[in-house]
Amino acid sequence: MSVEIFYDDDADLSIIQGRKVAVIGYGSQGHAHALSLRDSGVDVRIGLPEGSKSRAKAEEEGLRVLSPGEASAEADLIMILAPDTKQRFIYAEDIEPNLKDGDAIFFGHGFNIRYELIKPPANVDVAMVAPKGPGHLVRRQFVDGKGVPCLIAVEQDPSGNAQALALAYAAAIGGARAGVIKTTFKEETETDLFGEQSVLCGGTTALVQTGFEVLTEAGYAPEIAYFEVLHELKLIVDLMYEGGIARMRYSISDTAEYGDLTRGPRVITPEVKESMRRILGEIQDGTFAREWVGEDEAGRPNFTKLQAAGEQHPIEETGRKLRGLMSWVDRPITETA
Ligand SMILES: NC(=O)C1=CN([C@@H]2O[C@H](COP(=O)(O)OP(=O)(O)OC[C@H]3O[C@@H](n4cnc5c(N)ncnc54)[C@H](OP(=O)(O)O)[C@@H]3O)[C@@H](O)[C@H]2O)C=CC1
Ligand SMILES: CC[C@](O)(C(C)=O)C(=O)O
Ligand SMILES: [Mg+2]
Ligand SMILES: [Mg+2]
Repeated sequence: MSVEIFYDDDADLSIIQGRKVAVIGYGSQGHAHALSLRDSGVDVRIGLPEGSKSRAKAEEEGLRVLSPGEASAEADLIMILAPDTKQRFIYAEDIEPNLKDGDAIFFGHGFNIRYELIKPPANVDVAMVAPKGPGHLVRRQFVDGKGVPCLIAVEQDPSGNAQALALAYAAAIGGARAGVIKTTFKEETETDLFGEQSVLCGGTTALVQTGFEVLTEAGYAPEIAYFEVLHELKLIVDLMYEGGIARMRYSISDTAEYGDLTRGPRVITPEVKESMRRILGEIQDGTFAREWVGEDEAGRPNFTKLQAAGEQHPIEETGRKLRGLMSWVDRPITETA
């Protein structure tokens, strides 16, 4: 199945420049969208509750910060960039009562629409602009004159203009410099959850921690294990990012390439592939979404326990020490890029 890919020349920035945009939330994605929209000449205000620790960061950037309800009332395009588990409450309390004919509700990820946690009325456009990268890099790439690819999707289109609006929004945050692909809320949600759970985050962190454990438990120095399984991973992935797996294999030794070809499938076995299929099934049938919403409602006991265990893993201590000696590596994450 071929996809449609759009670039800057396909987007009409004046469409988004003619709207009043409210960005609800000013975290990883929120700050990136808000600052880049503003830099692209868009009229932006931020919606955050009183007492939110993000308020000061947004105000330091000269952005106008209102309550989520006030920002939604003032705007005609509301981009919801609060945590997925909180969005349904913000929508019910602050957004829905302020919706007018012709307004648009935007999302950075399809979770709440795909799993029907939010059901917008028929008289508003519902669309998505989902960057395929962490928000702090979305902003950093924009500032550097580059862009992170985005997915766009339209769920409701009473205006008949929702796709052009989403494309203009994606262009305003730099996405159309890299490529904007049209998809659906269903496809974005399911592939995004699968990617972050199985490969990008869950798969990679488990692979790195396990490799570190195998080496250090066998008596090798933690510093050598860290460089081998974590630090060098970026350098290998950079080659894959630039030229695919083939370019990475061109650059490594033939000894490494033979080990890659023959041992890789012994690590990622058919059982691992079966496990990935089960994880995808739990995303498709809603099991993961119900579990995550329930975990959040219960105060996140399991999340907090696992998060703390991850922070205590010995690889973190070794990494802190080594990164401290490489000033160019330990770049602080900021909301200003
Ligand atoms: N992180 C990423 O790079 C990516 C995220 N996404 C999607 O973007 C969305 C936002 O995620 P992310 O940027 O990670 O979120 P973060 O957790 O980084 O930030 C959430 C923001 O929402 C604010 N917030 C919390 N409660 C409320 C509320 N009741 N009303 C208004 N604002 C509130 C937080 O403020 P406070 O400081 O007070 O907590 C914070 O500013 C999600 O849908 C996510 O799936 C999509 C692609 C990548
Ligand atoms: C990979 C994680 C992500 O999907 C992202 C940065 O794209 C997220 O939800 O944060
Ligand atoms: Mg993602
Ligand atoms: Mg995600």
